[in-house]
Amino acid sequence: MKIFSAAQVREADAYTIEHLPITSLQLMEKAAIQCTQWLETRYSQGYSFHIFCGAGNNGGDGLAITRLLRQLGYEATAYLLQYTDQFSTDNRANQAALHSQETAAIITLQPGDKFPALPEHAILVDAIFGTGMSRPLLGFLAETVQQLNALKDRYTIVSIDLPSGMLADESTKDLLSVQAHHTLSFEVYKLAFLLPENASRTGEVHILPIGLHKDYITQTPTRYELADTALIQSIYKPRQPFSHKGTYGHVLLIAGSYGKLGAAVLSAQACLHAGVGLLTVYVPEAGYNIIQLAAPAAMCLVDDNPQQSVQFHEAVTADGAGKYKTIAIGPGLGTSGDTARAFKKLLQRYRSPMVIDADALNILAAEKQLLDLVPPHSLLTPHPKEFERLFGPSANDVERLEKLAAAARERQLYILLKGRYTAIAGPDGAVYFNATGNAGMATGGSGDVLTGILAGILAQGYAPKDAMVLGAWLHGLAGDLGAAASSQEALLASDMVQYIGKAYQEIAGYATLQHPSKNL
Ligand SMILES: NC(=O)C1=CN([C@@H]2O[C@H](COP(=O)(O)OP(=O)(O)OC[C@H]3O[C@@H](n4cnc5c(N)ncnc54)[C@H](OP(=O)(O)O)[C@@H]3O)[C@@H](O)[C@H]2O)[C@@H](O)CC1
Ligand SMILES: Nc1ncnc2c1ncn2[C@@H]1O[C@H](COP(=O)(O)OP(=O)(O)O)[C@@H](O)[C@H]1O
Ligand SMILES: [K+]
Repeated sequence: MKIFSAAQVREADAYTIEHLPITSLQLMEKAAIQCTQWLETRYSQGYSFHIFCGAGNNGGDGLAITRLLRQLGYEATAYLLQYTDQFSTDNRANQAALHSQETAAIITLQPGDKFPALPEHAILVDAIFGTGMSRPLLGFLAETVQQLNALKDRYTIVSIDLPSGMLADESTKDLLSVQAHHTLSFEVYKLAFLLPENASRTGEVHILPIGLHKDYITQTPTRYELADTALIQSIYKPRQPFSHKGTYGHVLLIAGSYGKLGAAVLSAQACLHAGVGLLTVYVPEAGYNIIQLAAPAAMCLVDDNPQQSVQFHEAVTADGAGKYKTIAIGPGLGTSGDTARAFKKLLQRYRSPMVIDADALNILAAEKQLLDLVPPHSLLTPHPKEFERLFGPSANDVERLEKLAAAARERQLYILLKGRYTAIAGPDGAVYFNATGNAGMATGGSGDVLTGILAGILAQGYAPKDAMVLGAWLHGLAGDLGAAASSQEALLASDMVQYIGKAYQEIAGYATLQHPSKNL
């Protein structure tokens, strides 16, 4: 699913109005009907709705919603904020429609007016600004938003299209905005909804269809995309009947140190369940029995050092050629000087893309010139802290995304920045967000599972970007299935491994979802 900027959303509206037999006012009515239906299924007649409206088309939505709720028998009042007398045409039309229904339904709020008294079962609807938001909220508008936010522990706040004050595709981190419990937005995700810094402002986001023109949506290129089942289905390649273990690649996983061998176990198990042909795990001596018992399907190479691996570069022939299709390095590895030196030698020998995570990233961050040795098209999987250590701090989440895209482009790397909506950038500068996963995955070892999955998928012959998009989706889906079977709180990284199989089953089913005829 493409993520449109505010300007593109406006173009999509305009294109739809131009190419379909629908007026701008009718499109607004469709948006209002969708919102009203959402509110109606959620709140019984005992609730009253208090709808705060701006002077633009977002306010127009609010006025139309007020009228439609009243038609359904709800108590609903529109508060029209008098910060300007420049109303949009469709806003005026909806004021008139509401007036003709019942005059008392609109109350104007002037600067200095007392904030309206609210009954016990009230729902506050924020229709002040949407995608037209162009500057920080000041004066009367800022006061009104502050008053709404002060009520958020007593009343549910539902924002229309965007929490007012929030910009669709720029950071609003340091600006005032409504803090909604729910945001009802139209047709497409906005970048703002995917940023961690906005989590407490958007609440739950619900995307409602309003019938924007399909041609505009399919033909317009975007910088950002949110992965969906159609994208995953287009990437996923089912196993071939005449294949053999050589078909699916051999991974060398370099992971684990004394006290952190669990990381190696989780990565190894995940790599095997992800479908790799062959797996060799390289561990310090202390890990030999552990790996052989925990992952009997894997082979094991052992370092002479009992506690941390310091000679793993020797597992690869001096010219870097050899049997390993993919190398994954980092989970639980440790960052001692000898380990860092071995990593440098490995980077000098092995020039095919590798998966680099955790302590291997920390070694790169401590010795930044090593970044120049990373084979082009390698996959780096930092969490936000590791990303900051590698590429420097960012003032806000949008700046961090720009840094992510720039680093991937300049260094010809694939970088996966972990989070609720994991962001994936490649050398072409496009950014994909992952949609699966849940807060139960915020637990030690989840990242180690992801590393194993990515290596396992990459070794099977997927292109690096496809491996990242599919791997992140599979990982999050395994976490979702694991959490559904028990709970987010109880979810362990080892549960994610156990649910990789079920997650693949679900992904294989997307083909019938996208092409119903395949059911025949
Ligand atoms: N057919 C369609 O197009 C559909 C549109 N739809 C709905 O329309 C919404 C977009 O509507 P919109 O473009 O009118 O913008 P909106 O967010 O209402 O505000 C713009 C006004 O506010 C002003 N302004 C901005 N910031 C300000 C500030 N800080 N303080 C004070 N003023 C400020 C700004 O002034 P200006 O920047 O021009 O000076 C302008 O006058 C969209 O989110 C969706 O809800 C749906 O119905 C679907 C169909
Ligand atoms: N709230 C969340 N929602 C969705 N996914 C999450 C959430 N928290 C963590 N994850 C996922 O879990 C993994 C955590 O990785 P990481 O921070 O490296 O953990 P560790 O180092 O403990 O293994 C990432 O893939 C991340 O996207
Ligand atoms: K709004």
